[in-house]
Amino acid sequence: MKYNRILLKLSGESLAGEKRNGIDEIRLEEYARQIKEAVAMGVQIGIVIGGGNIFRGLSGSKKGFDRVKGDQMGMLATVINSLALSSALSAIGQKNRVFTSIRMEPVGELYSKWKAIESMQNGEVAIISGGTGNPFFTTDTASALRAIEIEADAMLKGTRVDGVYTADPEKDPSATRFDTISFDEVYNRGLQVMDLTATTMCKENGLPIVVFDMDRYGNLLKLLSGENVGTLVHV
Ligand SMILES: Nc1ncnc2c1ncn2[C@@H]1O[C@H](COP(=O)(O)OP(=O)(O)OP(=O)(O)O)[C@@H](O)[C@H]1O
Ligand SMILES: O=c1ccn([C@@H]2O[C@H](COP(=O)(O)O)[C@@H](O)[C@H]2O)c(=O)[nH]1
Repeated sequence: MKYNRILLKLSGESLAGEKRNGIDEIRLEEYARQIKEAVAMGVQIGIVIGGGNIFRGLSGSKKGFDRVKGDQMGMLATVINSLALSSALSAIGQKNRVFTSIRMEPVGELYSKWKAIESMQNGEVAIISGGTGNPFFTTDTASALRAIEIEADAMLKGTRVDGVYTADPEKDPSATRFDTISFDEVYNRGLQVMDLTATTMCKENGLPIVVFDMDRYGNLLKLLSGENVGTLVHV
């Protein structure tokens, strides 16, 4: 197995499937099944989910919302997605625990590194919701932060593109994909597959990132089995 412990970042937008907003039950179940299979392989999994399918503070502020309140709405959106994933995992018999970065029992348990590690060691999926708990950040940064805290071997960024490209592949059809790329090259080329705060945290803490297409069923297991899936971003 390639990694013993991972932090899997799931895209909120991808969770909406074809709907573009809200939660697509089929996509949710596909994610849950892949995660259960990965746990069965013996991988310890922490998860951070985005909230872009429900609300983003920056888009809200362009429509007149206060930025801090908008970001708080966005963080709550990640809690909603996390509860949905928790429910889908429980429905297929996968033990899991929802942690929140902001105190809100009984919705979830207040996050701490040690509780999350203990949960993973007990075979539970640790779903870490609520972003960093602070406005002006993203769930990519929350993923980097939590991955480093829980001492993950890698951060796997599951998204709707199959890796890092020379340009945004959704805008530039001539863009080509990297198998591997260094953090320095990501900066030098100005690639925007993750925000710079997240990228910098990973680089400074020697945490590799794999960007891969989580919406293609089976990719997570392939990646964990050592197959060449996605793009490895390395120090
Ligand atoms: N150089 C690049 N290589 C690959 N993807 C890129 C690149 N530049 C921009 N992107 C875009 O980044 C997107 C992936 O980012 P991400 O998964 O964070 O989406 P998101 O919508 O921010 O997720 P969330 O809903 O969780 O906030 C891709 O859909 C792709 O269009
Ligand atoms: O640490 C954080 C994480 C997220 N937010 C807010 O939540 C939304 C949704 O997260 P995405 O990463 O965009 O999916 C984000 O736009 C922020 O508004 C935050 O404030 N702090």
